[in-house]
Amino acid sequence: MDGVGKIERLVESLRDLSPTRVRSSPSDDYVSNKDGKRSSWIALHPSALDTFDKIMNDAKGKEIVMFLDYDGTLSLITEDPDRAYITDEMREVVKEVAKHFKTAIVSGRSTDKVQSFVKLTGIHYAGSHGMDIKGPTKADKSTQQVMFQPARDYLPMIDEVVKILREKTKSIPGASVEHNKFCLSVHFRRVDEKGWAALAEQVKLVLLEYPKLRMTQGRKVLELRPSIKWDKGKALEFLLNSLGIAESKDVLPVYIGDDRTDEDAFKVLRERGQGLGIVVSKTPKKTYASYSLQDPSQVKEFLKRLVKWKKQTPVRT
Ligand SMILES: O=P(O)(O)OC[C@H]1O[C@H](O[C@H]2O[C@H](CO)[C@@H](O)[C@H](O)[C@H]2O)[C@H](O)[C@@H](O)[C@@H]1O
Repeated sequence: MDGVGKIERLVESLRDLSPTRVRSSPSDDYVSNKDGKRSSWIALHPSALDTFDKIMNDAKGKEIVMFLDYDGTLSLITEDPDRAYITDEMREVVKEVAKHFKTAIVSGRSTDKVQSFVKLTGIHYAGSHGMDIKGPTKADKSTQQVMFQPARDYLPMIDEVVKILREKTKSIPGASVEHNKFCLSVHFRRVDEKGWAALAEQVKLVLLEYPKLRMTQGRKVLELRPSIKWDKGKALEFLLNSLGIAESKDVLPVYIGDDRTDEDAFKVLRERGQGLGIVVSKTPKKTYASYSLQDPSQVKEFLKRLVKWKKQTPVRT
């Protein structure tokens, strides 16, 4: 396939990731189950609210550990990525969750940025798609322990590529480049669809100059990150290990996320045969998650019920 063909294919996949896209084939909305019978997506990924009691029944006697994605999970998707604030109500719910369960926020954003939005102490943050893991800050905000930064050597390269891409995309109206410390995001949510190919081409050209970076796709965003074997799934495993609970059968990791990059974490849970992946999506999509929620307001409802359940559950002795 020539360069033009590759760009066209990339733009086509960008359209696929757009939630407003009308799918060309209804078969995309279904997946086959083991027997080859087609089942509706929701039957395979039931609502975590509708099945709450069953989920909690299975969780009995286990220590729940919460992993929460940020954008599209705790905050609504907004046109301007710098204004995707978490609501005060959601913040309060997450704070309550963190009082009762070990909690980590795992995001593609830089740890500093996601922390400045969430503004909660006492939880782990794993920004830059898990490449910047920091332990809980003390309530006085004096210290925060850096736990793991596997892509430190890439910092100068990411700085350089951010500058180059900002320059190369400045003539494309609506395009913006976000510096996420160990990775970067090229946003096209505010770019007219006619400009997507030009933007994708610039990103691809830069990528050719920097073969040590790789590209992933999110919701109207192209992300460049170090091509090291590290992702949100590895970050989840790292955190379970460092909390000293990775080997325990009595631990139930719950990961809630909406993006392609969250699939790495859902996959890890599937492979471990331990824990629950909950995908946040209004439309059916291929996922390793077991359950679903439609949007951040349902995430909030789920978290509230979780806290209520915990308060009513007798403490193990
Ligand atoms: O891992 P996440 O916390 O989900 O971060 C993934 C990307 O989220 C942000 O972009 C997305 O949300 C924006 C605000 O709602 C939206 O404008 C954008 O179109 C979405 O792709 C963030 O800005 C990116 O840097 C993250 O990589």
